[in-house]
Amino acid sequence: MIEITNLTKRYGSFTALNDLNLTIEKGTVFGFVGPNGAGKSTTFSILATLLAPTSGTAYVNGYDVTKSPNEVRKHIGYMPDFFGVYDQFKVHEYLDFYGASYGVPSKERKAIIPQLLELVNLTDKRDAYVDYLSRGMKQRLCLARSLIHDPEVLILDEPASGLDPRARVEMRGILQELKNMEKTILISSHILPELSEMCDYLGVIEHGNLIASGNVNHIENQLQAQKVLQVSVKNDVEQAVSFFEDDPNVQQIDRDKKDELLIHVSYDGSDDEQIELLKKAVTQGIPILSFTQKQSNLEDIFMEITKGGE
Ligand SMILES: Nc1ncnc2c1ncn2[C@@H]1O[C@H](COP(=O)(O)OP(=O)(O)OP(=O)(O)O)[C@@H](O)[C@H]1O
Repeated sequence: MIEITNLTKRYGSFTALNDLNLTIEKGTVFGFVGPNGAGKSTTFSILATLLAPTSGTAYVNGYDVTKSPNEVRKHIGYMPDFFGVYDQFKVHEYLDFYGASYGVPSKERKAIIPQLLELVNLTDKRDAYVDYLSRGMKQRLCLARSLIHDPEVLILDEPASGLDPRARVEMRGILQELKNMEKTILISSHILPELSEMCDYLGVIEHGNLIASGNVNHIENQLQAQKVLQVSVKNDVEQAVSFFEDDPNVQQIDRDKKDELLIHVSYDGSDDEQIELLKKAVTQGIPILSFTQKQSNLEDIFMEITKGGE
């Protein structure tokens, strides 16, 4: 379990992370999404005990990251966004080296390394030099490295960055397996759909501020100021337009570019008011064929609110 309270990081007068509050329950997959420079790596580095916060606290499995860093490190596996590799090593030697650094006994290392290679689909690269691996393979090796001491919590900073679509799918499959193993996973990305598919909860961060958090539906509601109703009519679109224009909750009406009998109604009313609006339209004889609330595109909303990034 991770408990973050009023966590702040400043560099001089610049605030990289501003008063972050977050609780992540055991076994949860939490996605941290935000544009470049939002503060994702800063948060992860603090949790990984590599960076001291300016103020606030963060606990991992009950251990304070600043007061008990050694305990925290035993419980977390950290995959940084940039990682050095030791190219003189073969793949299995590399994992063995990291296992030894974590104090995993030799016998246990011998048992766990083949399992990890299997998990990250690198069994056939066991004797390859790390330097000769592709980027996707290196990233999977780095993930295996973060698992060598069987941590309960995984902190993965953009594990899919720079991967081609196929390698991304593979990475997602591996993360799914880790989720099935009931690891608590924190994962960051600046690509929202990538995270929304696999995470139980999401946090959207921008300029060091958490601007929304919760499950995907909750985030949509938090971020979406206005809903759009799509109304198609059998005929007489003008009658429909003037009917909807008269409703005080209607902000704007856009005609569809391709379908002249379809209109997009930007609507501010509650669900109950929306039901009344439809009843009234039918009563007044508007020839409605369909009346649907446009499925919000989370990516569009995200792009809109995080315009500009750095
Ligand atoms: N040592 C430092 N000194 C000054 N500013 C820093 C330092 N480290 C990070 N920053 C700034 O803090 C902000 C947050 O950086 P951070 O690396 O956490 O962003 P991020 O969300 O991980 O971005 P990215 O997706 O690009 O990795 C950025 O504006 C960055 O320039």
